[in-house]
Amino acid sequence: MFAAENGLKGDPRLQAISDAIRVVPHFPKQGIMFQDITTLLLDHKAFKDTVDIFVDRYRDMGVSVVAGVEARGFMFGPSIALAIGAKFVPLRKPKKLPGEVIAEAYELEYGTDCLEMHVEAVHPGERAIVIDDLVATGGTLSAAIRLLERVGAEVVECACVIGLREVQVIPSPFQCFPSSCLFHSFRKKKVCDELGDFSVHFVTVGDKDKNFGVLPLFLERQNVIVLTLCFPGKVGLIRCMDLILFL
Ligand SMILES: O=P(O)(O)OC[C@H]1O[C@H](OP(=O)(O)OP(=O)(O)O)[C@H](O)[C@@H]1O
Ligand SMILES: Nc1ncnc2[nH]cnc12
Repeated sequence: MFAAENGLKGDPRLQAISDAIRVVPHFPKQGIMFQDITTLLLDHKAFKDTVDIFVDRYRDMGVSVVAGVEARGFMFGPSIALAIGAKFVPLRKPKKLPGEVIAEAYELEYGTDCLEMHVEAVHPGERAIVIDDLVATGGTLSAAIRLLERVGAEVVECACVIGLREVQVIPSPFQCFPSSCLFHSFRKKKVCDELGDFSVHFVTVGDKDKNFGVLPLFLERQNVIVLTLCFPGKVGLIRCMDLILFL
């Protein structure tokens, strides 16, 4: 889904949301540009607009599960769940949930971690979305997807407020696609043939450089590809795990 196609391009709400997110250099480690959404939460209008953008997208998609990633997915997920008539399922860090859990480990931009989910919270065949504040490497969202798919849920999409454009640039076969070609291929839905057996999974409304767009993200097992339309029309491609690049 692209901003231009869902009416978000030029939407004044996006700039206000972006402006409300504080960027803190070198937190929690040297070199990390920390995207602090707590300042967004202080701005009632920007906070509500953020939730509304997701609600508008998901209210008619037959979603019965909103899974929120601890901790910052808890700040957006429950409001979205209430508004679209879905249940909220917390995906928590280890040893926080008292019932029977399944767990998935993952790597982070700055470390490793693990998510757990109550097994009885989601039933086979349920349609789920995953909510978090931010996608960086995609490791967290990939772990969330694995948890939901292990109990038989269908993960319709993942949605984040912020998509980071960062990390390493590593040569890959995908570099042979010029960005415009990739973009147009995607728009014509041919890109899936060219990239193999991927399915659309992710939507996000912004990135750390304040260039708001919407990210469809393709998954192949644990590998993740993000195709993003960024203002003013630049397209980026990220393949996570061992490969991250921008066109
Ligand atoms: O795309 P990724 O590289 O996986 O990173 C994204 C994750 O990192 C942050 O959480 P963090 O793990 O720092 O935990 P916190 O919310 O508890 O601080 C963020 O809220 C996402 O959940
Ligand atoms: N740069 C960043 N800012 C905030 N949260 C993050 N999680 C991973 N990278 C992050």
